[in-house]
Amino acid sequence: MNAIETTGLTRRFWRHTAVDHIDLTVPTGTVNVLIGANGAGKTTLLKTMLNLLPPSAGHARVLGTDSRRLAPAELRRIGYVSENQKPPDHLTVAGLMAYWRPLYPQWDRTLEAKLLRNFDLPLDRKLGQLSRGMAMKAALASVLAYRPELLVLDEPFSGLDPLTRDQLVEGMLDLVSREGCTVLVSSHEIAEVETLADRLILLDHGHLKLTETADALRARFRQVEVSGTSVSVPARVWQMKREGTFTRYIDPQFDLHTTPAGARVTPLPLREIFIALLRQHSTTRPTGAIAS
Ligand SMILES: Nc1ncnc2c1ncn2[C@@H]1O[C@H](COP(=O)(O)OP(=O)(O)OP(=O)(O)O)[C@@H](O)[C@H]1O
Repeated sequence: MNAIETTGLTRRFWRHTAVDHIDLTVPTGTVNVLIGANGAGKTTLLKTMLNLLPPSAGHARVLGTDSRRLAPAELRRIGYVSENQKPPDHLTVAGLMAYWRPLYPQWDRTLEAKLLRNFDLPLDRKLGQLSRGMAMKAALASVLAYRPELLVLDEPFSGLDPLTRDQLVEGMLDLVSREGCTVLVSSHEIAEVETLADRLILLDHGHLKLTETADALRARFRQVEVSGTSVSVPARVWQMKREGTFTRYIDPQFDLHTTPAGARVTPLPLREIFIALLRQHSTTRPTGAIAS
């Protein structure tokens, strides 16, 4: 069962195609991290998926319903937070919780209190007077408190201090492990999502370039260092540098049989795999495809 399925999902702004024929599945109960350079189309994809922006072509199914027909009953099962959302400035933090609470029968007041405490939010401060990070925390608390089945977060870490980022990751992991929640999160903060990601989705210029599990990525990527600067290396390798008396590269399809004898082979953390994918991709525009 998939929490999200898109078929040919496309969104144009006049003549610019921001999201181009995306066929994507997000399996239920997985944590998916959407990455891509600035302007790759991440925000547009998330909004188009949820029909916050109507698709120009194609369609999306969210929790089994065509996103154009998402009614309050389905929306209660989805939590969406974006850094671009404008909260109602006149409400206080406590007022925001009181405003949303009756709309969600499953709202968990104990969890709400815990989130507000952990996020150290001033309950009587008006939303319009919160800092950017505090406003993000208030928005996150107001969606985590109803334990959504699907959590869609657009750049949730932006503007948050490191402690709060950790608490947010903890809050998400708690939701995922206890409720089997599905998470789709776009982020440039790759260190933060290292512990979270089950699956990685890479967008480039509106195109879906890769969807793969974190385990598969960890299994196929290796940093390789070989003594000597004239060793022959497989053609598929990335970021090859011949420095001093060493040759170093990243192998995106590691295979011992085609690795030079005596090479030092090191697994890469997901964070470095993200960076390698983004860097590789930015050097192969506009048509380069990532080997997978
Ligand atoms: N309302 C709009 N009108 C015209 N063009 C838009 C609009 N919204 C987005 N775009 C364009 O669509 C493309 C994708 O934008 P989007 O905000 O989805 O990218 P992103 O990957 O979320 O970027 P970032 O990482 O910088 O937040 C960009 O070229 C952007 O200029």
